Amino acid sequence: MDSRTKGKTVMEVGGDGVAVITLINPPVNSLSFDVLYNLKSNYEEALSRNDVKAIVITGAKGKFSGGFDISGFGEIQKGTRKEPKVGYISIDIITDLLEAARKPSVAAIDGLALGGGLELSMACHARISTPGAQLGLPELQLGVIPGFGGTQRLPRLVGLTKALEMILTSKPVRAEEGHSLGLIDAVVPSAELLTTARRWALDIVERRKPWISSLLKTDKLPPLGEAREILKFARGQTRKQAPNMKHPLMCLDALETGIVSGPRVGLEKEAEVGSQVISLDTTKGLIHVFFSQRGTVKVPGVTDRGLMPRKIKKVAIIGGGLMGSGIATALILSSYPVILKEVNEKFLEAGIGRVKANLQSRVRKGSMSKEKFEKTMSLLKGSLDYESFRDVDMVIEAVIENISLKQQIFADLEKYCPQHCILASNTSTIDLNKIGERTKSQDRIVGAHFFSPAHVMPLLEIVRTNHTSAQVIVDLLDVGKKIKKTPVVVGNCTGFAVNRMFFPYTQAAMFLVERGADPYLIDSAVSKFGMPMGPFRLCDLVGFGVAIATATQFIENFPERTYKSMIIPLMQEDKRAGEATRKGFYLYDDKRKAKPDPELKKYIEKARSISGGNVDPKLVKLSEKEIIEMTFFPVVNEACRVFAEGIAVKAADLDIAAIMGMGFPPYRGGIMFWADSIGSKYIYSRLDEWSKTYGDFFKPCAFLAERGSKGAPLSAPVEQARSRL
Ligand SMILES: CCCCCCCCCCC[C@H](O)CC(=O)SCCNC(=O)CCNC(=O)[C@H](O)C(C)(C)COP(=O)(O)OP(=O)(O)OC[C@H]1O[C@@H](n2cnc3c(N)ncnc32)[C@H](O)[C@@H]1OP(=O)(O)O
Ligand SMILES: NC(=O)c1ccc[n+]([C@@H]2O[C@H](COP(=O)([O-])OP(=O)(O)OC[C@H]3O[C@@H](n4cnc5c(N)ncnc54)[C@H](O)[C@@H]3O)[C@@H](O)[C@H]2O)c1
Repeated sequence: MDSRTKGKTVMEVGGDGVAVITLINPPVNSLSFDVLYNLKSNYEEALSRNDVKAIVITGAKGKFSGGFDISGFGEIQKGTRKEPKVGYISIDIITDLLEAARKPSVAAIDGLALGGGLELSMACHARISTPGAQLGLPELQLGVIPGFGGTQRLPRLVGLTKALEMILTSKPVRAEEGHSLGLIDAVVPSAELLTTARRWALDIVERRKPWISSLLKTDKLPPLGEAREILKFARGQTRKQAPNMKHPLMCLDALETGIVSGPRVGLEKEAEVGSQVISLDTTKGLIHVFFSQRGTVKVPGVTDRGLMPRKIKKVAIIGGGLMGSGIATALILSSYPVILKEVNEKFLEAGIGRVKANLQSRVRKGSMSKEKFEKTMSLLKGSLDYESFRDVDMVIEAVIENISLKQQIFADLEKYCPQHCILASNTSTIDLNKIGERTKSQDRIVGAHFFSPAHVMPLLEIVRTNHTSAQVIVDLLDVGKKIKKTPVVVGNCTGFAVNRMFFPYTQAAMFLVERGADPYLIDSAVSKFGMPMGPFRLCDLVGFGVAIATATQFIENFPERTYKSMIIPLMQEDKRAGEATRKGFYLYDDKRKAKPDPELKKYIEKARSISGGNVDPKLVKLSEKEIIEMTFFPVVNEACRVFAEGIAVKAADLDIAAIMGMGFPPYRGGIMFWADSIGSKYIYSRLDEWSKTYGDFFKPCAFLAERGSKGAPLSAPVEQARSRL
C-alpha cells in the first residue's frame, strides 16, 4: 500500500463468475476516500467484464466496515481535503453505480457494519451476516448524519419506527435481530459466509432469489399521515433530549423528505444536509471527542515501551461503603474475583448488600438474568482481616478520606500482600506520596480514582506518582479497559485533574450568590449550557459532608486561589446537608423532586456578612452568557494550571476528564477544546478584569496569561512543562 494512501480494496474474480471485493483498511476497514474511490474502480471493472456475473463485497480480517473514515471529516473541516461534489459518493457511486447496476451485489458481513459500512451493505441487493455482528448507524453520536443513503434505506428495510430508534440512539443491533427486522437476509457461521454470499449473488442472477433495491422498497413504510405523526413525535423528543444540537433535527429533515417526496429527493436532501453538518461546532466537538477518548490509553513513556499487561486474577477492596461497593460491582461484572474487606460484620453485610442491590437493579430492568446474578455474586467474598490478601494481584483502598487511616492501611498491605501486588487508592484528593509514606512500595502505589456511582460512571482517573512503575500503569489501563472504563492517566497532586477542575466551578457559583446572583438562575443557565445539573443541585446530590471535606483539602493546598464561602457550612450546622437530608440548596419531596427554598436567602445573607462582601448590582443581573463565563472560565484557568504542571499530558485528556468526570457537554468538545473555540485572549481578558474587581480567585495563571497575550491555543502541547509525572 502506498504510504500516502489510506486503505485499499482488492477484487478477485472466481471461476463461478463472482467478483469478490474486499475492503482493506485496518483496524476496522473504515471507508477512506481511497477505499471508496478504489471500490468505484472495482465496480466499473466488474461491470464491464464479461466473466463477472455478480459481485460480493466483504471486509478483511473479520470486520466488514466501521464506516466512513472519521478522520476524513477532520480533513474537510481543516480544509486539508477538498469536499467531493455533494452527493458524489452517496448518489453517483453508491446508488447509481452500485445499487442500480445491471449485476447484483451481496454484502458478506462479518463482525461489524457501522455507519457508512452498513449503508454500503444496504445498497447491495442482499446482506448475509455472521452471528453476533454489530449493525448500526451511530453517526449522530459523531455529530454527522448517515450520509451514504442510510436515512433513506434503513426505514425502507426495517420500518420507520425502528429506523428512527436505531439512528436517534446510535445503538447497533446484532445480526440475529437484524435478521428478524429484515435488514439481514441470512445469518451463517463465519466459515460459510463467503460461499453463501457468492451462491446468493448467483441465485439473484438466476432469479432464484429476489433482486431487491432497498431504495425502491415501500412495504415497510407507514402511510404518509402516520409517518408524519411518528416524525413529529421524534422531533419533539429530539428537541427535548438534545436541545443544543442541530444535526439530529437536520437528519430527521432528510428522512422526512424521502418519505414525503420519494427516495431520490431524499438522497439529495441527505447529501445537502450531510455536507452542512460537517462545519457545525458541535460536530467538530464530537469528532474531537471520538479521537481524544481513544487517545487516553496512549501514554508517552508508558504505553510505547512494549510492556504487556500482567494478568490480574484476584482483586481486594478495602471499604464496602458507597465507592468500595460500586468498584466491587464493576469488577465482578467483568468477571474479576473480589474480596471485600470491612471493619465489622455489620458493615461487611451492608457493603455486600450494596453490591447485591446494584446487580438486582439490573435484574429488575431485565438487563441481567437471575442465573447471571447468582454467578456474578459468587465472585464476591467478604473478609474482616488481611489473611485472604496473600494471593491478590491488586488492592483498591476505598475507606473514608482520612490520611492517617490510609497510611496505616498501606503499611499493613505491604506486610500481607504479595510483592507484585498493585496497591491502589481511590482517594479523591489526598497526595498519594503521603498515603504511601510508611511503605517501601512506592513503585506499586497508584491512584485508581473512580467516580460515583463507580459501576456506572465511565471515567477512571489513574494517578501516578514520580515513583509509580510504568508496568503498574499498563496493568491498570488493562483493568480499566476490561471493566469498560475510559482511563485518563494523570499526575499526583491534590484533587488530581477532575476535582481540581470541579472545585473552581462550585466555588465560582458560591461567590456569585454571595454577591447577589440567584442560585436557581445559575443552575438553570448551567443546565441549559448542557451540564447534567447546575452546581447547587450537584452539591445537594453529593452531600455537604463530601463538599466540606473536599473544600478543606483545597483550602489547605491552594489557599491563594480559594474562595472561602460559609454557605454550605452554615446549612450543615442546621442539619441541612443536601438531598440525603431532603434539604440543601433545594427542598426535596418524597420522590426526591427538587424545588427552590425561599429560606436559602437567610444562609446566603449570613455567609455574605461573614465574608464581608457586598451585593454587586452587576452580578445580580447577570445574563446567562455571563453566568457561564463566570463559572467556567475559572475551570479553564485551573485546567491550564493542570496542563502546564504536566498533571495531564495532553489537553485532550482534560477534555475527556471534564466530559466523563464532570458531565461537561461532549458536543462542546471538552473544556480545553471549548476554551479554544472561544479564544484564549478573550478568556484571559475576562479573568484578568474580574480578578482586579473581585480578587485572586479569578486571577489568570501564568500559562493562560502567556497564551492569552498571544491569542495562542490553550490546547497546543506544553513544550517544557514542569512535569510532575
Ligand atoms: C459532500 C459532503 C462532504 C463529503 C464527505 C463525505 C461524505 C460523508 C458521509 C458520511 C457517511 C457515513 O454515514 C458517516 C460514517 O460512517 S461516520 C462513522 C460511523 N462509524 C462509527 O461511528 C464507528 C466508530 N467506531 C467505533 O464505534 C469503534 O471504533 C468500533 C468500530 C466499534 C471498534 O471498537 P473497538 O474494537 O473498541 O476499537 P476502538 O474504538 O479502539 O477503535 C480502534 C481503532 O480504529 C479507529 N476507528 C474506529 N472506527 C473508525 C472510523 N470509522 N474511522 C476512522 N478510524 C476509526 C479508532 O480511532 C482506533 O484507532 P487507534 O487504534 O489509532 O486509536
Ligand atoms: N463519595 C464519592 O463520591 C467519592 C468519589 C470518589 C472517590 N471517593 C473516595 O473514596 C473513598 C471512600 O469514600 P466513600 O464515599 O465510599 O466512603 P464511605 O464512608 O461510604 O465508605 C467508607 C467505608 O470504609 C470502611 N472502612 C473504614 N476503615 C476501614 C478499614 N480499616 N478496613 C476496611 N474498611 C474500612 C467504612 O466502614 C465504610 O464502610 C474516600 O477516599 C473518598 O474520598 C469518594
